[in-house]
Amino acid sequence: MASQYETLAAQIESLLQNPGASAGQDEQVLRRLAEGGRKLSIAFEDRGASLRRIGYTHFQSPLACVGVEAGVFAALAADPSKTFTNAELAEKTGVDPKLLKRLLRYYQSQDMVSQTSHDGYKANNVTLSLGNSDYGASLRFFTKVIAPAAVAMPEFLEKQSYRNPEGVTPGAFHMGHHTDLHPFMWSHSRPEILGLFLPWMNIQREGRPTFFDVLDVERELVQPQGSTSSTPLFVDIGGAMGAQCIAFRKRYPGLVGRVILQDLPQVVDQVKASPLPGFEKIEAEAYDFFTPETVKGAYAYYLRNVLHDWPDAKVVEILTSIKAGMTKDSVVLIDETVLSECCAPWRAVQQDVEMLAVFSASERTEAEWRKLIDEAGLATRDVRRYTEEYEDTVIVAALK
Ligand SMILES: C[S@@+](CC[C@H](N)C(=O)[O-])C[C@H]1O[C@@H](n2cnc3c(N)ncnc32)[C@H](O)[C@@H]1O
Repeated sequence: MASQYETLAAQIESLLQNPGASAGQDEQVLRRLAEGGRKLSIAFEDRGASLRRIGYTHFQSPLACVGVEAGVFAALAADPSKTFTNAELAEKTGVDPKLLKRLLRYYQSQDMVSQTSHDGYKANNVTLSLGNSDYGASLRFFTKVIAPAAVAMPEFLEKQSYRNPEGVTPGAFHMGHHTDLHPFMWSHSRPEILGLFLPWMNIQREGRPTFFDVLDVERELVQPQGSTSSTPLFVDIGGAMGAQCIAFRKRYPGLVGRVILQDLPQVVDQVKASPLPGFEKIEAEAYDFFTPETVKGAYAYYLRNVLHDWPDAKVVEILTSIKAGMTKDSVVLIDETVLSECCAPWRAVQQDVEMLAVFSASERTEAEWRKLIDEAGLATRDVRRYTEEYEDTVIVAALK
């Protein structure tokens, strides 16, 4: 009789034959399966396998970047039902067939593409992700901007004598990129890098719930007597291309009043030059959040993934700047990862080390957020989590 392990292995292999058949299954169950599978593969590693898995990780992002830049994933993704030969892909991409064969061998070993025969390659779910132009640009952003900072971390942290580098400059980013500039100044003054950063901002939360799912702005924040067309409703501070402003307008089409995007001038110029679809009834304003808030008396000042870029003292400064615009009816909505004290999930923690490497900043726990909000002279009114995997949470703060 088959052991429990054999039966389970056969079931997993059968699922892997046709992963697309999972469509329509309970999302929670699929998540448990994916996470269980990931943990199981690590739990069964011997020490050589652990070393190789961790020690060779640095090839993944650069080689995926090669596949994006050479158009390998895009070529496969353009016709997902077709099986391509090496020669066909070499012709489409211009990559030397001998090199392409080695790249494809690596990609299939990392499940970035599927190999169906000795000379047959097909797109899978990972290829479709990397073959998408915004996702490909995001991958290039990680490889070109984040990776050099990550690689500099051992030297940086040793120099720090392993003290938490709260706001320290030069940080790992500066060492990795050989620059004195703040990461935002460095990236925003390079159009080619800004052109990779903004697509990443647009797609970073695609398919995830949003804070609107746990907080009804219309019912909970806007005064029932209503507002006029000049009332500021929602100010998205550091809102990049304004995806959340657009989401706000879509969610509350009947709400009368202003929706305003604020960001640095280079970003606002981009927004004005090529606005995202749906940006029509939204204002875009260049604003530096280290200066007093220029929009007075809005119902909601919203910051998503903004404060995590900054060390504690700067977060207090930013919140203090926003206070200059607030009235007793205003709230600040801080939409950030709120890390669990125990067993925080990998997607959330990954972002914390990214903040460490790039900004000498961090993701924070609820206690840490409450302390900072209090230091800025605001009161935490509510904390609502809306995803488990990323620990996405909206914190509602108001004047004390
Ligand atoms: C990590 S991005 C978050 C973007 C957006 N809120 C989102 O969730 O997609 C941080 C944003 O803060 C902006 N930013 C950085 N420094 C700023 C400053 N001093 N004043 C205003 N915006 C700033 C950046 O240009 C960037 O768009």
